[in-house]
Amino acid sequence: MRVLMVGCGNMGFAMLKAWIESGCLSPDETGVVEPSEEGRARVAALGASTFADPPSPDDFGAELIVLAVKPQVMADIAPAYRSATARGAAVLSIAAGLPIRRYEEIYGDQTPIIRVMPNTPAAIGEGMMAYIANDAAGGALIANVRKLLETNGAVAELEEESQMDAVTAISGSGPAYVFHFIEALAEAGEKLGLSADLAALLARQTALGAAKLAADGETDPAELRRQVTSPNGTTAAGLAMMMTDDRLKTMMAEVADAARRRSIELSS
Ligand SMILES: NC(=O)c1ccc[n+]([C@@H]2O[C@H](COP(=O)([O-])OP(=O)(O)OC[C@H]3O[C@@H](n4cnc5c(N)ncnc54)[C@H](O)[C@@H]3O)[C@@H](O)[C@H]2O)c1
Ligand code: PRO
Repeated sequence: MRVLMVGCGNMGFAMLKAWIESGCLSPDETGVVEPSEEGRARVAALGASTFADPPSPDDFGAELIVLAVKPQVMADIAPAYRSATARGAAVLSIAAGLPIRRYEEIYGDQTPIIRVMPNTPAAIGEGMMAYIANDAAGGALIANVRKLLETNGAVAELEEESQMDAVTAISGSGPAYVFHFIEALAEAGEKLGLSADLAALLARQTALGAAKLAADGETDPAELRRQVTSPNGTTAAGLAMMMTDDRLKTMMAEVADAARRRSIELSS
């Protein structure tokens, strides 16, 4: 499948890197439109073709256009690829907020369109990729796109597009919450007198180890938490600060709701 990615910043590059490095996508069949010279240089290092401006369909012949620009500029940028979709190219969008109907307004509802919400651990094959397709997207296209997404991590098909705002709030934005937790844990270590380097190492490794223990889903996170918590011990003392009156749960619900509301705002 000849893939043309439009915009290759933080998220687009994270996905593309795994597609190419896994061998799922050949650099020969990959093109990237990216105005930033630095952005083009790192794509060129993967062996893919780069363009500062949209190539004509004759020049590239894309079968899949991957829209990976910011949602706020999508309406200005996406129409330049109408000639490619008119020749049969499908569209995969990773933009937050924008519903499939927005792309159908640009390309027509006969154009196969898939909307995916990725996250940045996609770069190392540990992403969460949740997608939904329009009626025009056939089984063969979806199977090919899933093969690409599987190189980025776990893949889930949504039942309805309305789930996408909540998915964005949880897994799309979620890595940032976890990174901030790691920052906060490290800063707490420094406040307790540890060096910055040691505190950062403890925080990073603890997050990694805990995530790996929780990853297979076989043991409930609540049970994993109980295994750390001796009655009347240190963890119980610490957790009381998080759990009394559901302090952390209340905050996480507010965090997720703010992100979901912003996703809804971006769609209008
Ligand atoms: N960063 C994330 O964690 C994340 C997660 C899920 C979804 N997304 C979605 O991914 C999309 C990209 O986000 P990002 O974080 O990678 O942003 P980014 O700013 O890092 O990347 C956007 C890229 O688009 C390029 N660009 C600007 N104008 C262009 C044009 N006319 N043609 C082609 N490229 C152009 C920019 O140079 C930039 O490299 C957004 O729609 C966002 O909602 C991001
Ligand atoms: N990053 C994008 C944003 O912050 C979408 C999810 C993660 O809007």
